[in-house]
Amino acid sequence: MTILDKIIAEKEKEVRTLKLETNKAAPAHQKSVVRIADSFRSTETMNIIAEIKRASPSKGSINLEVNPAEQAKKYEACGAGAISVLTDKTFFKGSMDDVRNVREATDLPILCKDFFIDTVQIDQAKAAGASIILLIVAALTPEKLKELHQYATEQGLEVLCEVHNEDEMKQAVTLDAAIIGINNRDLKTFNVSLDTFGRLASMVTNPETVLISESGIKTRSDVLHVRNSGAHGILVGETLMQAEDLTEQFQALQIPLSKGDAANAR
Ligand SMILES: O=C(O)c1ccccc1NCC(=O)[C@H](O)[C@H](O)COP(=O)(O)O
Repeated sequence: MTILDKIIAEKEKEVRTLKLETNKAAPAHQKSVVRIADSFRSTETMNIIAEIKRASPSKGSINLEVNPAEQAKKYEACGAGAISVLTDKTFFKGSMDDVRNVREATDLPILCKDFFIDTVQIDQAKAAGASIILLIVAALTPEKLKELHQYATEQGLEVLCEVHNEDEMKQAVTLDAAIIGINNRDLKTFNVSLDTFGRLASMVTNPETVLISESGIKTRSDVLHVRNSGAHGILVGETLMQAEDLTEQFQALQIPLSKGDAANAR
């Protein structure tokens, strides 16, 4: 059983409970925020989706003491283009309250980073103030992926469609996903290879598609590596959650998006 299988088994239990609680869901959040499918294609520097991540299956505890609202404000001050909030409790020690608190603290787009398998979770994420949800191709049948993608889109949410290999990328392309996240972390071994990004990004021919490189990004040269393979944005958790000097860390990762500015990037 892979870690993803274990997480999805837990989600199935959570969804059963959530369905009993649906009527207690808070009203949908009203703030209007920019859409990263548009904004990430018009910036001059690398877009950073900065993640609130207390713990993870691969690393254990990362930053258990974090105050998500305060951390989000710091990320915004440093120039983040969006905030990712890991809401899974069992494996990442997050919660949907983290999204609510971050929404109070910032008007930036918020990615609810959970393992979505049912529309009830999408309703919950929207009600908490998320503007983007994650759909992990490996966690869904093609039919479910299509259904949840359509449902989220109808709710006015953006979807980050996450892939790990060629087969999953073919599905994301067939879906015509506007934002595709290529996860550099192998969910079976937890090994990270930034070459995964370039390999899979080359399969995307639609110039409108926004490509995000996810996981294992630590240094300026990591960002250069994925930028040169076509990344519009990077999703960074651990490196930012453990940064001693967040401003300095952001400056290191914020390279120009255009290769023409390569001299400034080094
Ligand atoms: O991070 C993990 O160990 C993990 C394990 C299983 C499923 C998902 C996992 N992480 C979620 C993410 O996608 C990352 O938090 C995100 O890409 C940021 O990664 P990093 O910068 O390496 O913290």
